[in-house]
Amino acid sequence: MTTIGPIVESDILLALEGVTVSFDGFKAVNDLSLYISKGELRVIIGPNGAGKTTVLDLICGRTKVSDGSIKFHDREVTRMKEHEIVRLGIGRKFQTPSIYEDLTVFENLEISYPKGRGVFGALGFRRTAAVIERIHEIAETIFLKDQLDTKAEILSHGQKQWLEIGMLLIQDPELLMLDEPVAGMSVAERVKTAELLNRIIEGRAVIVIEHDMKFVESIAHRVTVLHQGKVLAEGRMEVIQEDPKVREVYLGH
Ligand SMILES: Nc1ncnc2c1ncn2[C@@H]1O[C@H](COP(=O)(O)OP(=O)(O)OP(=O)(O)O)[C@@H](O)[C@H]1O
Repeated sequence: MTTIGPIVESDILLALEGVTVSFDGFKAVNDLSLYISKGELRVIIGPNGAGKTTVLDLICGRTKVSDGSIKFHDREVTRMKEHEIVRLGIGRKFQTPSIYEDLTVFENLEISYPKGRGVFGALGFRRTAAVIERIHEIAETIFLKDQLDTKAEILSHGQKQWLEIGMLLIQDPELLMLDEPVAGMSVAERVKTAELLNRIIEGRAVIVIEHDMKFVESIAHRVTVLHQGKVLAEGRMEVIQEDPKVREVYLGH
């Protein structure tokens, strides 16, 4: 496992400070501060209802903060629309894969290729050699290079999850957020997903919400434990696992 030292301020890609969100007076996230560095794979764990998914919803602009600041590269994103946040370089994968079942793996990746950039935006989308090369590169990364012509509907559950990760990767996000990526996967698929995440971390940051502790051990650089909308503990997995507070509310059960 990779271990990282203290966070260096200049490396911070995403900074949440004093973030609170209230739903009818109930604070699902309560004065939360969280800093994610470039090249970091952060896992957020915690009991049901701790506020994990809500934190991702806040970062991607799906839910608006009641109070506090969220900065990506020093740009305040709390008032931006979801699509503007995507364009800044924040990609989000939800629990259920949202792929196009009736399209092939190739077509699913092609449809996700960013069209607003460079000459493509001005001239309309074309299947150029560069696009095809990029699709092949991504397909290899997500273990689907031999399935490029396969319709997505006949992929296994795990392969569908990888395809959706590929659809995000092709947009080259600087921050990728994944909500329970290995839920429902076989043991072999979980091992390959850990390999995939360790492979894609270069040049970006990844935030993963996960309940599978074996998987968390195999990927996490640093773990944040949420409880009642607050950070209960944060640090390396070995330390977190021994923390009595964490054992009491989560791991000990
Ligand atoms: N849109 C909403 N309106 C009202 N309450 C909400 C809303 N979204 C989340 N909540 C509440 O906020 C709390 C935190 O929910 P959240 O889904 O973020 O938890 P979680 O840690 O992701 O849990 P799980 O592990 O079960 O997915 C829960 O009590 C939930 O019911």
